[in-house]
Amino acid sequence: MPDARSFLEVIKPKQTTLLMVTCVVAYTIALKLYQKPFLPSHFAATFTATILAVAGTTALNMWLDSDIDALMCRTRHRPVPSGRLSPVGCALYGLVLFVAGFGLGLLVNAYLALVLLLGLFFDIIVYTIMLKRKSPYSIVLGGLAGAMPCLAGWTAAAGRIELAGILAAAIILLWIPAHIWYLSMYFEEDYRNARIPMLPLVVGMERASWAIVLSVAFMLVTVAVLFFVAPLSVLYFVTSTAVVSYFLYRAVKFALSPSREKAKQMYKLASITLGVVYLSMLIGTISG
Ligand code: HEM
Ligand SMILES: CC(C)=CCC/C(C)=C/CC/C(C)=C/COP(=O)(O)OP(=O)(O)O
Repeated sequence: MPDARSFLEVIKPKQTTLLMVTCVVAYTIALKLYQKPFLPSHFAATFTATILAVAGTTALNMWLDSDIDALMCRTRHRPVPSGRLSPVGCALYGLVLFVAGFGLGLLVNAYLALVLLLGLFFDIIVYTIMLKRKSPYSIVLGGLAGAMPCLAGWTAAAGRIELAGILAAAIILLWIPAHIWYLSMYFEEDYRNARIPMLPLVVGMERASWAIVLSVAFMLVTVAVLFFVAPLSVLYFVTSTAVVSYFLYRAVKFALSPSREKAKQMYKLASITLGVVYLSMLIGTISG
């Protein structure tokens, strides 16, 4: 019988937590923008639907990737490759979670359910099945999955999507290259053994690093423009532009002299950067 820890591990708690931060913050901004009241039951239904769908999608990704996970030092101890959870058990677990989230999402509104479905589509069909094992640009299209929890929160609260919501999601899209390509530089041997063609392995660390610099530069512009189209305080503008400017400075410095060891630090700094940007959005909305 698999232990409870296995069921937690296959939903990548740290990743799911930051994904849910983007969902909650987008929900809060949209409520403020449309001057809608905060209804605890509506928020609880939205949060529960989204976290179930995200967790289910992640478990399905773990099931489908269990063969290549067994080839990587970083992932070989995961529940499925290590035999603590059967592939069928992981697949069923993921399916039940996603269907429950999607069903609850339908009760909130059709937009939310559609966005949750798009998250599953871009993560499982586009990224995991179609691109991850074939294309160095897998995370560019696959990254759209990562923007869906943000759009889920926005559309659940607003019942529609428009520029501010799209910009909030774009911040995540522009962040994903730093999130993954620095990680793949550090775990280069792992990705080579598993034959996953992440961009740094195909074009080299230096060229991939400059692609990340370009992406972070656009991320900086996006966090600044969001200030002018969403109900956010100056605190958001100052904090988010400062933290992304620092990240951009570090990304340029890394690109000038890339190394595996420094890539791990940049990977960790990337998560902190996105976390601070989104938390400054939250504080900027509540205090604004
Ligand atoms: C195509 C999109 C994405 C891919 C391919 C991806 C992939 C990964 C990988 C490979 C890891 C390392 C996991 C491990 O070693 O156990 C990871 C960790 C993580 N991901 Fe993602 N991710 C994506 C999108 C996102 C998004 C959109 C967010 C948040 C908004 C996110 C947040 C995190 C966090 C917080 C961690 C843990 C970081 C740490 O250990 O310090 N990811 N992700
Ligand atoms: C609304 C909704 C359902 C959204 C989905 C959000 C979500 C789970 C985004 C994560 C994207 C992703 C492809 C992660 C797995 O990467 P990987 O397989 O490269 O990671 P790994 O190597 O650590 O397994």
